[in-house]
This record gives sequence, C-alpha cells and structure tokens, in this order.
Amino acid sequence: MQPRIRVKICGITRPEDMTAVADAGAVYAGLVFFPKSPRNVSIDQARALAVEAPIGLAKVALTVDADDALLEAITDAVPLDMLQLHGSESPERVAEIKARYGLPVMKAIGIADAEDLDKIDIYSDVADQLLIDAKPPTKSNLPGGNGISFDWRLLSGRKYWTRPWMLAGGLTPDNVAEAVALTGARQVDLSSGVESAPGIKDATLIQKFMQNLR
Ligand SMILES: O=C(O)c1ccccc1N[C@@H]1O[C@H](COP(=O)(O)O)[C@@H](O)[C@H]1O
Repeated sequence: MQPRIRVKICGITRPEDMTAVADAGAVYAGLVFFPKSPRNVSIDQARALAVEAPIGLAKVALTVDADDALLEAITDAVPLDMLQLHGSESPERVAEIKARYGLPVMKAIGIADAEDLDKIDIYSDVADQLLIDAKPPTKSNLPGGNGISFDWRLLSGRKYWTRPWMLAGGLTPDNVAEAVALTGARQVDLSSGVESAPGIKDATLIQKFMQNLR
C-alpha cells in the first residue's frame, strides 16, 4: 500500500478552519505572519489558534524575511512545530534561524524554470524541509499564496532528494492528483485552492481535496 501523502493547509485565520483541517486529516496547519497577506494573523490571534488546535496537528509559522525581533516574539508566544521561511532568506540566514530558535525550518523555493532548481541543492544543506512553490508573478505583493502553479514536469525526472519536501503553488481539488503523479510529491501544501474568499477556508473544498488526493 502507498504511504499517505501528508498535507499542509496554510493561511488559517479562524478556529473553525483549524478544526476542518484536522478533521480532514491534514498533518500541518500554517499561520501567516505577513501583513500584506489577506491571511495575516497577529501574534495574539496565532497564539489563540495554536493553543486551541486539535492535538496532533503540527503548527507552522510562515514568515517572510523576518528579523530576529519578530521571530522571537512569534516563537515566544505561539506553540509551534516548524518555521516556514518564505522570503529571500540566504542559506546562512536559514542556518542561523534554525540554530537560534530550536525549531525545524522549512525553506520555500520559488520555481519558474529549470535554472531555479539549483536552489534545491543549495538549501538542502541547511533546511530541514523544502517547500517547492511557484515563483510569484513580478507584480505580486505576495511571495506565495498566489494560486499559481509552475510546470510540474520540471520535477518529473528528479529522483534524488536529500531532504523531505512539499509541493505547493496553485494546488486545488481538481489538479492535485495530476500534480502528485507528475512530481512524485509525498507532501503537498496549499492555501487559496481551498478557500471561499482570501483567508476563509471552505470545509467542503478541503474534504474534496483530501478525497481527490487519495
Ligand atoms: O498564503 C499566503 O498568503 C502567503 C503569503 C506570503 C507567502 C506565502 C504565502 N503562502 C504560501 O504559498 C503556498 C502556495 O499558495 P497557493 O496554494 O498557491 O495559494 C501556500 O501553501 C503557503 O505556504
């Protein structure tokens, strides 16, 4: 039997969405700390969501080029299982954050074409996990969460990964099966594909996503 594909649903802003994510069988829930995002949460909101989250659901804090003051405030207040670095953090900065905050670190890598794949090897040396996402459009205010995909065939031939990784970028209930078949991903991450409005998750879409994945 194939092992289950692990799912992260990102951009949780409401307790009922945290519950829907856990009920559907997702493994990770993401909390976005980026004021330009419609999914941004304050530290107080994040703490309340994380404290009340169903047991067993891993809480991931998503930050974008955060400084130490912000990372310290987040990690002091919110019970977390992983940090997701979704900006242009250098490999040195990733290593520093991993050492300083004592949490596993996942580095997001934006992919548009084959050249971008070089970053996979570079960040594999320092991050615990990699998030392989679509590169944002040049005019976007958001480095992720744009609901766009990259050409999944870019990953088709890649058999050797030294770190666990997640596939992200424009995943939906309708395309996830194809995305997984083409890339061989064992973990997937999504946000806008299971929303009824930016920042508002839809329990029916979440269930449909999980069904279509399995
Ligand atoms: O979700 C956001 O608002 C966000 C903001 C800033 C950086 C990353 C963000 N989201 C991450 O991007 C992936 C892909 O999103 P989508 O499925 O294409 O909407 C998402 O899973 C988050 O990890």
